Amino acid sequence: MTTARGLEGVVATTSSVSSIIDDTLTYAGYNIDDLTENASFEEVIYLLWHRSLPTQAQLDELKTQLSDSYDIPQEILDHFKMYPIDKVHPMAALRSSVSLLGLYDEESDEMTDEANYRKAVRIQAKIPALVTAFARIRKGQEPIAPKKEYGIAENFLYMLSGNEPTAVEIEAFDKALVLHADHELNASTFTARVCVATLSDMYSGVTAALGALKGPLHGGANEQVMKMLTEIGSADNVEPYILEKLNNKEKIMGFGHRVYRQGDPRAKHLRDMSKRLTEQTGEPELYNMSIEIEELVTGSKNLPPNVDFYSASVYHSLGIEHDLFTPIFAVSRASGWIAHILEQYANNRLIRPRAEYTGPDMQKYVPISERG
Ligand SMILES: CC(=O)SCCNC(=O)CCNC(=O)[C@H](O)C(C)(C)COP(=O)(O)OP(=O)(O)OC[C@H]1O[C@@H](n2cnc3c(N)ncnc32)[C@H](O)[C@@H]1OP(=O)(O)O
Ligand SMILES: O=C([O-])CC(=O)C(=O)O
Repeated sequence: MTTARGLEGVVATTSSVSSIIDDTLTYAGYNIDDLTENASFEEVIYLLWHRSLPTQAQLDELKTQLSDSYDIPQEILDHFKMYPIDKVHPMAALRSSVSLLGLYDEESDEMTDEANYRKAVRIQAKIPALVTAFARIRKGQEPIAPKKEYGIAENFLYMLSGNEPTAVEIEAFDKALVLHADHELNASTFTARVCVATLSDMYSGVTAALGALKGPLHGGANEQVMKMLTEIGSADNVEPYILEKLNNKEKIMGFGHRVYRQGDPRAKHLRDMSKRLTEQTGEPELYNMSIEIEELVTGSKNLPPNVDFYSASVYHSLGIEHDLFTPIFAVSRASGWIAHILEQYANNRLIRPRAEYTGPDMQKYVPISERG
């Protein structure tokens, strides 16, 4: 047996959802650059779930299905109120509440294609409201009901603050959702596929994926990037801060990637958005610091920024609390998880690799009374 640490380079499945070839990312054959410029998040959801772009009628139908499913059960809102609210990370609250959501879905264990599609819509539609409801309840505010006429991006920003977002904010947020929607066999997507390959239900698959996304080596990095920018504080402090971390062999959050070597094609879009938005909010220093960090880390370690690096200053500029950055990643990546879960169900085989044993040699059992 040969082992590949961290499964690096192992091709574990076939997939038609997205691909990363020569540092180019495509969703079902469409280049991410093209989609970011032109497609809405709902169009991308359709693309990931059907592998073709929707006609206007198909898009309208999906949007209606989603908006008909925006509401979340009152029991879940009540449940949020029972959490030790000041200690619970919103990502843990989201993970727990998606699991709970499954309890209120009568079709949770129904495995027909039709029932799985209905669950896909319900999960995708409800995750944004779970995030925003928790964000408000923990501050002692009432959750804001979604508006059926709004798309996911507009609704998210509206439900979070209660204010009508501007067109610039909606566009930026929608693009961020497009950029994060899928990424081949990343850790959380693989987790989802492993889970449902036992023929477990979709809520279990998405809950498992949320657990994997939460970690700082994966989706959790965007919050850590903002923590770093806050600690650095001003462009003057960038060099000493970053060099000390690199000298101590500490990781700089938002840099490096298992698959990309030359660079993450999504970072340039988020970099541009970060520049525009930080100028508009009067915090250009955040962008300037980020550029300086990029130059230093890329120059000294040849590690380019990943999707998490510039998304931090983008979300901050949209007025979003820093610990909601990873849940926002989940709002988007849920679309990819679901596409992969449906693909796994369609051609399922249990995922069960082997481990090379490195423990003690064969031992003889010693009764507890005779152990020294
Ligand atoms: C949405 C996403 O999930 S994108 C990734 C988000 N995660 C982060 O931004 C966290 C920071 N980055 C990292 O931890 C890594 O680059 C990962 C987890 C993304 C990829 O990890 P791997 O492919 O396993 O690379 P690994 O961690 O083995 O690093 C290889 C080498 O590069 C170094 N390295 C990798 N990333 C970084 C970093 N961000 N800062 C400093 N050094 C780094 C490692 O220390 C290691 O050096 P060594 O060979 O001298 O020991
Ligand atoms: O693909 C990965 O390893 C990490 C990931 O989810 C992404 O970059 O979007």
